[in-house]
Amino acid sequence: MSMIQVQDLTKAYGKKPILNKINVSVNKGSIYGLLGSNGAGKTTLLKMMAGVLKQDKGSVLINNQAVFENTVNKQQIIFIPDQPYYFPQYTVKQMAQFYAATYPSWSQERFDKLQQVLNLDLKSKVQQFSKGMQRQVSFWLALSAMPNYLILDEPFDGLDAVVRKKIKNLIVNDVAEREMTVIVSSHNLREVEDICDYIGILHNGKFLLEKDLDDLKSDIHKVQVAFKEEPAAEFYSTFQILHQEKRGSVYQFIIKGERDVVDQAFSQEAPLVYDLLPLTLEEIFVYEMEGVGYAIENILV
Ligand SMILES: Nc1ncnc2c1ncn2[C@@H]1O[C@H](COP(=O)(O)OP(=O)(O)OP(=O)(O)O)[C@@H](O)[C@H]1O
Repeated sequence: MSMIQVQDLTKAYGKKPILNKINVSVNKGSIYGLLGSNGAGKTTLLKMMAGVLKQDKGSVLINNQAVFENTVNKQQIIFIPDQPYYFPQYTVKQMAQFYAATYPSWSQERFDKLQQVLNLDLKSKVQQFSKGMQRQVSFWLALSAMPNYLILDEPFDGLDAVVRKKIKNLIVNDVAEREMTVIVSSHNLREVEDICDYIGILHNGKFLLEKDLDDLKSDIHKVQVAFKEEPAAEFYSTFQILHQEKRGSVYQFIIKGERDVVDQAFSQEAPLVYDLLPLTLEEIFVYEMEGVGYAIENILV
C-alpha cells in the first residue's frame, strides 16, 4: 500500500524551474532513498513532502490527504532538515518537553531508553553541542515522538561511523517493528544503500531512475566467460546485455535477466570458463545509467 503519493509535482523558484511533474510513491514500512547531486532539488522535494513548502502544481498525499498545512497529518510526520533547528538556550530536556507537547504519540519511555544508547547530557544546551551531537539530538527527539513518517535531509552528514551505525539500526528497527515509513535524501549512494528498499535518482527536475533494490540485486549479474567456440548471434538475444568487454579470450558481460536463464544459456555453450558474480549496487547503477545514456558518477563517489 502506498502511503506517500506524490503526483505531477512541479516547483519553480521565481522563474527557475526546480522540479517538473515528479511522481513518487512510498510504501508503508519502507525506506526510500532520494539521491541526486548538489542542487538537484532533493531538499525542495522533501520540504513539499513534509508539508512545509507549497508546490506550484501537482499533489502530495499522505494517508490520502493533502499534506500542506494539514495539522493532523503533521503530527505523524517528522522532518529533520539538513540543519536542525533548536530554540536558543533550550536544554535537551526542554526540547523534549516541547516535542512531548507537540506530538501526541511522544513516548517518554522511548526517550529515556535512547538516552542510554546515545549517551548525551539532558541538561546541556543543545546549541552548545557539536554539529554531530546536535544531529544525534534531532534523531533522539524524532524517534521518541514515534512518527509514522520520518523525512530526513542528508541525515548522516557529520556523524561518526559508530553513531551512524547506531542511528541506522534505530531507524531500521522502527521500520520493522511499527512500520514507520522513511524518506532519506543523500548525494551519495553508498551512504544509504544499506538501509533503503527503494532508490530514486533526481536529475534536472525529473527522476532518472527509480528502483526496488531487491529486484535490482537479483536481476543483474556479471559474467566472466571463455568459449571454446564463439556462440551464434542468436545466443545474445536470450537476455539483455548492458555492457561487454573482452580481455584476451575472456569476455565480461553485465547481463540483465533471471539467474537460472543466464546459467542455462551459458551452460549450453559448454564454456571453458564460466563465473557469475554479484554486482555492487554502485556497479548496477553505473551500468543501468549507461543503458539510458546518462552519467551519474557524482553520486557514486
Ligand atoms: N528559497 C530558494 N529560493 C531560490 N532558489 C532556491 C531556494 N531554495 C533552493 N533554491 C534552488 O533550487 C535548487 C535546488 O535546491 P535544493 O536545496 O532543493 O537541492 P538539493 O538537491 O537539496 O541540493 P544539496 O544536495 O546541495 O542540498 C538549487 O539550484 C537552489 O539554488
